[in-house]
Amino acid sequence: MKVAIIGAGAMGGAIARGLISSAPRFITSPGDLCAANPSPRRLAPLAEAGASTTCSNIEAVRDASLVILCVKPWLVKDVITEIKDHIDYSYAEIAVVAACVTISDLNEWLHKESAGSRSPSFCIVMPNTAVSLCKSMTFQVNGNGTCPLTLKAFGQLGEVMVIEERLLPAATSIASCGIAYALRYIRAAMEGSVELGIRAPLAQEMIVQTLIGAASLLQEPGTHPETEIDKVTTPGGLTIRGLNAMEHSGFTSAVINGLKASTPR
Ligand SMILES: NC(=O)C1=CN([C@@H]2O[C@H](COP(=O)(O)OP(=O)(O)OC[C@H]3O[C@@H](n4cnc5c(N)ncnc54)[C@H](O)[C@@H]3O)[C@@H](O)[C@H]2O)C=CC1
Ligand SMILES: O=C(O)[C@@H]1CCC=N1
Repeated sequence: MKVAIIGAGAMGGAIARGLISSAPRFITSPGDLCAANPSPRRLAPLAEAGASTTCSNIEAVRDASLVILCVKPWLVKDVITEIKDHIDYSYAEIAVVAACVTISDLNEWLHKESAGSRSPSFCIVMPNTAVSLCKSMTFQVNGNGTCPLTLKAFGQLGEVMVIEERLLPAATSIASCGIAYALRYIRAAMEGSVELGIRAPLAQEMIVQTLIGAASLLQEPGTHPETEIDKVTTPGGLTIRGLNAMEHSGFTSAVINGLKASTPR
């Protein structure tokens, strides 16, 4: 089964690396993947990993069963116009990875006279950059049909939730932009650690393992963060002093404002 990735930048490249590393579970071998990008520089590492690569979007989508479109949002319409006549709507699925693009936009852009009234199977997919390590939180909004190939592909790359379109802007902010927010916390904690006399690389190791532990505690069913925070917070002890100092500096408000700012209304 051929999978085409159009746009091999941060996200397309990460998806390609994730699919290659999870072979043979979705693609049988790296050669099943064809990545297209105008600049060959982006394609070189994927070619080295065994994927087929091309600078022609049309060549990439020909005979593909799954087309994953990973270009910047303002290029989606033009790229669809370029490739749609070369995609066989009778069997191919199209997954569009782009913020601020709607199902209604895609319905209009994917329409082609030659397909008569046939609509292709398509969806919007919103992963995060952890797809490269198969640890993404990905959202899928189906436009037409259930898009089982897309679900299976991204299922190899982490967790997938099929959601309603109205939830997508918030979900994008929480999990796709959210990777950057979580990393910014780590950077802030590293800066604090350096001020406390700990070298940055050692601090990073300490903080990353702490966050893995914190996230793992919440994977127990029904656990709420505050329940775990309570277990750490000795009355009159150290943790509550730190938590209160963070709140006096607006920690919770800063996070809420950040999430709202990256949720288009
Ligand atoms: N970077 C992220 O964490 C996330 C990005 N997204 C979405 O993924 C999409 C891609 O974003 P990034 O990968 O971050 O951008 P990027 O700029 O890193 O990658 C886009 C790639 O598309 C290529 N490109 C430009 N014009 C093209 C064309 N006509 N045909 C084929 N390829 C072309 C560029 O050379 C570049 O390699 C965007 O729509 C974005 O909203 C969604 C979730 C997370
Ligand atoms: O910043 C952005 O617009 C993209 C979409 C979600 C994550 N990165």
